[in-house]
Amino acid sequence: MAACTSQHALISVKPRCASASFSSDRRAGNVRFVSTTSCCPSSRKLGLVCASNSQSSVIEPAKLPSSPESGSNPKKSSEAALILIRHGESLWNEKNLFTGCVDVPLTPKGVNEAIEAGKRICNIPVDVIYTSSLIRAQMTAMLAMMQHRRKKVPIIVHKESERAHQWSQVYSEETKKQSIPVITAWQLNERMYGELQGLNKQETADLFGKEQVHEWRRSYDIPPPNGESLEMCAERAVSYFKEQIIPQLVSGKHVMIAAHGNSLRSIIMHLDKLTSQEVISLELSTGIPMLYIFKEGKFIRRGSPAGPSEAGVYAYTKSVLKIHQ
Ligand SMILES: O=C(O)[C@H](O)COP(=O)(O)O
Repeated sequence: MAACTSQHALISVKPRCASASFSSDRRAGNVRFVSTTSCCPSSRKLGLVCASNSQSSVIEPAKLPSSPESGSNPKKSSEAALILIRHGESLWNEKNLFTGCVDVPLTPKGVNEAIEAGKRICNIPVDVIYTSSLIRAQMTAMLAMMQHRRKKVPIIVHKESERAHQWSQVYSEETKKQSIPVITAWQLNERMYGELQGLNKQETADLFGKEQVHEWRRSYDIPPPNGESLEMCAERAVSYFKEQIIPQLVSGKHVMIAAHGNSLRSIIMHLDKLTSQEVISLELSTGIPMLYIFKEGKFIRRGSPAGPSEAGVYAYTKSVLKIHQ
């Protein structure tokens, strides 16, 4: 897939208003968030500009307004982009082991997934990044941001002690402008899988039965032995999202969250108001970014951004567009 280049950034097309695969999946009772390519009818109301789509007729390159950096006062955006991304494949995903809060790194495939994800979001503005405290999510965020067109430097914020905070200070305003704070939070960690951590998923199903393991993995309120249920995971992850991340979006900051299959399932359940029944079939693929637009206190799901040269649709509202260079 080509690197991120501006000519792919935005091409205005007649919004193709296919129903989002997510909603059709919901009808089919199969809520699967893999790569939703939709530019729904509300796009027109929101003034969305949809990116290139192989099936849509390209009308003309969108006129990108001058960027804030070009001297114009950056107008505080009334909308903000929220990108959610599950970490790339980890070494224990590859071995099909329950991972939970065990801190394992990415595989080479997971590294590539993070890089490809970065190309898909390379034109979407990011002002602050949140990750869990686990290395697989942090690696994913850093690798993805290496592909970003703005080339700002993601810097992990250290506040674990006064000394850590003091010793990691940056003393140049210009340098700060060229960096993006990365905030790590244990509340965004993967659900703690209790006594399943380190066990092989297939062997566990053979031992306890497929249905029991599916119930532990995907139900809302049934925890694995001495582990967290999705509900318990949501109590920390969604609370953190509401208390720490939503205020950033309200202030117009564009946010990326790099986290885990279940901590993100709990957040998406909140954003999309999924029932405890619907969330059972919500699965997140590794390394697939998902875009929401936060506007007037509401979250508009925009699906998975297409890569710079990939068929598919991603959409910006006009004011998010203004952030673009
Ligand atoms: O923690 C793990 O094992 C994986 O990251 C997610 O596991 P799951 O797909 O069984 O929820």
